[in-house]
Amino acid sequence: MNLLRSAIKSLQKTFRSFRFAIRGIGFVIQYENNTRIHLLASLAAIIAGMLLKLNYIEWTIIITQIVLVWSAEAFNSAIEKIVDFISPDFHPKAGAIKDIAAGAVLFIAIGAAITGLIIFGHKIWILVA
Ligand SMILES: Nc1ncnc2c1ncn2[C@@H]1O[C@H](COP(=O)(O)OP(=O)(O)OP(=O)(O)O)[C@@H](O)[C@H]1O
Repeated sequence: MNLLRSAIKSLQKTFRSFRFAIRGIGFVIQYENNTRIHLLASLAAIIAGMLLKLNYIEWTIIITQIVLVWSAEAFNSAIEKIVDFISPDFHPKAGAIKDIAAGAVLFIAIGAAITGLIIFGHKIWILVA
């Protein structure tokens, strides 16, 4: 009985954590300017993938890239919020921290764009060649 009760409690805790995490994704979508670009790029990649009939390995790579960019953006947002909270006034170090976090997103986004170019470019090349 105790075991069942603690299992239910831990399940409730997990659901609660999920709710908070989903709320966090909501914050990222709501407050971050870049998410519109990510949303458009993600949709474009998914539609292109369906039109070009990607195989399962190509889908896995594309989905991984999409998830990586979204995760990086979420971490970047969290870092921005922490900096704004700790250092609401202008400080060179606060600026550097934000720049580095934004650089990480750019790094991953460039990687995702190159990966997309290789996969979709190859598919289009086969179609037109
Ligand atoms: N407290 C601060 N002190 C010094 N420089 C800052 C500070 N806050 C922001 N900056 C500088 O301004 C840049 C933009 O900061 P901001 O918080 O507006 O990020 P953003 O990328 O525009 O955010 P968002 O994703 O919300 O549009 C930072 O990368 C940093 O160079």
